[in-house]
Amino acid sequence: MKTIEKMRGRLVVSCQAAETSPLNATVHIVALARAAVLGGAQGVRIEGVRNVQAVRSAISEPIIGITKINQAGSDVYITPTLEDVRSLAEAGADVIAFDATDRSRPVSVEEMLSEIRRLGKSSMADISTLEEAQHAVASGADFVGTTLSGYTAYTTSITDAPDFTLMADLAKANIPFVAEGRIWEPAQAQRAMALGAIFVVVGSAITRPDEITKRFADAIVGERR
Ligand SMILES: CC(=O)N[C@H](C=O)[C@@H](O)[C@H](O)[C@H](O)COP(=O)(O)O
Repeated sequence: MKTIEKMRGRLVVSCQAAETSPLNATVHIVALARAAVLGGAQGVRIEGVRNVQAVRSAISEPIIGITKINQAGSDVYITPTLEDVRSLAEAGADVIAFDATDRSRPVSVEEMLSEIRRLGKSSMADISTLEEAQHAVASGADFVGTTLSGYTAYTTSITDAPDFTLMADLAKANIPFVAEGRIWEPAQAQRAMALGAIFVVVGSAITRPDEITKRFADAIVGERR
């Protein structure tokens, strides 16, 4: 079965830790991935070559691999280079996700996609607008993710909720898309699926305990004011 079919209609959990997080160690990322699978996730999104390698030996569900590397002179940081693509493929990622936004970039979207294809992997183009999605799919991306909506200079007005408008636009344009970014409630995941998402990726709301804690702590402190 093709990787995308294994994840269709299911939940994928992004298991990542910020650099300053106490969970920022491969052993914790593997534990998060295993816990996600126990809970019913049908795939995981993992950052870093070493983490992908370790998670590959721990679970058999599909892995969406990325790197996060700041590049001089470019805002593109999710899997920015061909070298990242090759290392993730070698580490065992099934899908390689990369920044496909229309920003100044070290490697063109076309080159990234042809390398992912050459390595026999599926491609997920992380985009922030409909135009970026159209360009990625026309260039051969298997599917796009709404991952970067709200995170490019030209989409900063979208801040605290999933970008359902973008999802609806992608569906209308017949672009195969995955819903990712700021999904905190099961009802939001259901709404994304109803809008036509292939699958839904949830990160922080499941795997970032500091952010989850903050939500409750802030709610209680706010209540006392
Ligand atoms: C913008 C960016 O760098 N997004 C990253 C992409 O891998 C991750 O930091 C997010 O946690 C992930 O997209 C899941 O989203 P959320 O944590 O909101 O459920």
